[in-house]
Amino acid sequence: MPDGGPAVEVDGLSKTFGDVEAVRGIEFTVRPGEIFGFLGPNGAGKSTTISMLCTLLRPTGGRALVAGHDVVRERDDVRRNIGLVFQDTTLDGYLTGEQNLRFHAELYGVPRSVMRERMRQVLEMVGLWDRRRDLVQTYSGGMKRRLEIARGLLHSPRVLFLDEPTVGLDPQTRASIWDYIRQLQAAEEITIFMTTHYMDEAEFCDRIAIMDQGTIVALDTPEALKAGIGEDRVRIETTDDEAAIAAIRERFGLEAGVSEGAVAFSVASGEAFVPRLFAELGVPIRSVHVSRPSLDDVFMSFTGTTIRDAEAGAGDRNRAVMRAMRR
Ligand SMILES: Nc1ncnc2c1ncn2[C@@H]1O[C@H](COP(=O)(O)OP(=O)(O)OP(=O)(O)O)[C@@H](O)[C@H]1O
Repeated sequence: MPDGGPAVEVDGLSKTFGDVEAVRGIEFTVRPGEIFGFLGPNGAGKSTTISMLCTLLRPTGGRALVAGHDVVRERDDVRRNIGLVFQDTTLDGYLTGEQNLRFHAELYGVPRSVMRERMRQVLEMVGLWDRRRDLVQTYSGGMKRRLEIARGLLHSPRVLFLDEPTVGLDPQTRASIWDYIRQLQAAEEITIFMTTHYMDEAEFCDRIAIMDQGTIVALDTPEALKAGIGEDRVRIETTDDEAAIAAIRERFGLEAGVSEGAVAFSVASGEAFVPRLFAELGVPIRSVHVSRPSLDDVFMSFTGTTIRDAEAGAGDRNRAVMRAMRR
């Protein structure tokens, strides 16, 4: 990758399948070292986009550079510079963890002189060095996923594509996979391009792109996306709801209403507003609850669906990508 150049640069990229415009001239840039989250409902065009970036599908129009290389004209350079970790495992259960990695290293032409050291490095990073001689079929789901991540890293890629890296794992294993991802970002200066349907994980991304119907409908940091949704929601329990609603209108110029047994209203910077509320309302407050717009709200506002509803198609996507890889 040219020094300081983007890790991924997409310009007018499109893909049509017959009449279906799966990707409609999208444009975005991913900076080196960034954790970039790629979200969207079923059929949005995520897997088509990822497949083009990984050189598994040829674009119909536009162009994309990954690690500074063109995905069509410099396919081999792109492939050498990317690591892929998809949901469907491609590990061989009858081989040991170490054998799986060695096979991959040979496939990618990792020089023998550095292979041993590199293997140790990546296996230690994912906490599997002590289990390297065990057959993969004896590994837990989380261990297999960690081994896949180690394998994706073995040839020192500049950009690692992770598709739903923690789906189906227990919360503890998910947390430890995220520890590795952050370590990676720090230790390897690697760029991570990932999809997820877990909103708490999307929060860890430096920036998020939301795709819908073939276009990028939002792209920013999680904080900025949430801030763009608008105000915080404040709910208070009072001794006199009617008086509270009148006082909120009079003192603060805000419209409140009763919802689910509490007086509710929207205000910018809800937490900062709470002390004023206590000081100036003039009606005793029994409890107060402030909630921020979540990434779920962001997703909903851009796509009209919840991220959970969008989850169902993830398996199909992985199968499609795996099919493309085998071609
Ligand atoms: N090989 C193909 N032939 C025809 N149409 C396709 C093909 N691959 C994808 N499509 C269509 O392109 C559109 C985008 O699909 P894509 O799989 O990229 O979406 P996605 O965002 O990854 O969805 P999901 O989360 O459900 O996997 C859909 O309408 C899909 O039916």
